[in-house]
Amino acid sequence: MRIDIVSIFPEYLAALDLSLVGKARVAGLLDLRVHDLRDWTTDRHRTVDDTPFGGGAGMVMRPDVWGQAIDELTATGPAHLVVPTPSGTTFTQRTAEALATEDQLVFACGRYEGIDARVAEHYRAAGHRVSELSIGDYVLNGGEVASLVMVEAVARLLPGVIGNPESLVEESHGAAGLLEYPVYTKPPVWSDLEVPDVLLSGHHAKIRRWRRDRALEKTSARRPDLIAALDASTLDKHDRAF
Ligand SMILES: COc1cccc(COC(=O)c2cn[nH]c2)c1
Repeated sequence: MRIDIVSIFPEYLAALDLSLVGKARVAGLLDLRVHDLRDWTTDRHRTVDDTPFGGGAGMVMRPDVWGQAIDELTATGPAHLVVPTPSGTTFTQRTAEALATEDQLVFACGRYEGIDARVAEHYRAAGHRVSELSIGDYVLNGGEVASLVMVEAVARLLPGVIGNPESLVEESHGAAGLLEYPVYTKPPVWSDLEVPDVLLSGHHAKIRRWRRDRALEKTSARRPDLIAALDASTLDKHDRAF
């Protein structure tokens, strides 16, 4: 997979050189490129914004500069344009899974009051998939942090990036659609607190049941919306006790 990220603060994306994503890039599992939007400006001041039509506070990012950048970056084939924005549809694990199947993602990091609406309109009309996505109901100063979140969520799903793909199965929001059960490691007693006996029993069926019960309990308590979203087939009668 190729991922392009365009920003007026490309250094913000330096974190993607680290850890798992950094290793995936070195291993050739992920072709990730960060670009400075100002490289596509033509004026002496390298201007990327202007005042909003219709008035109002703040500045809007110009469509012509974004158009030059995205045209160049999508010249080699079909790309999915992702625009992080507070006004987007919610980015979830399901979104990450869908994005992880794409050949190329282009993240457009907005700043100021946002990007001229015609940019998304133009690329939809040109046949590209365009997703305006929100990582949560709050406002950041720009799309860079949201892009870091989404790139990490997507990259870890790519084959070979995570050492043990097994660990993707039982995590929160995984296939079962539940929050993850509590985890424990050595020492068996810490701060006068013990590890639940069942986990030391070696009885794998009981451990599986205990873990599912804790996951259901936690999900019912913290995210009843996820329980409601589960289709009936995944909950057996024992599960319904929560
Ligand atoms: C593209 O237009 C804008 C305008 C304002 C801020 C941003 C940055 O994104 C966010 O703030 C965000 C993303 N998910 N939740 C919050 C983009």
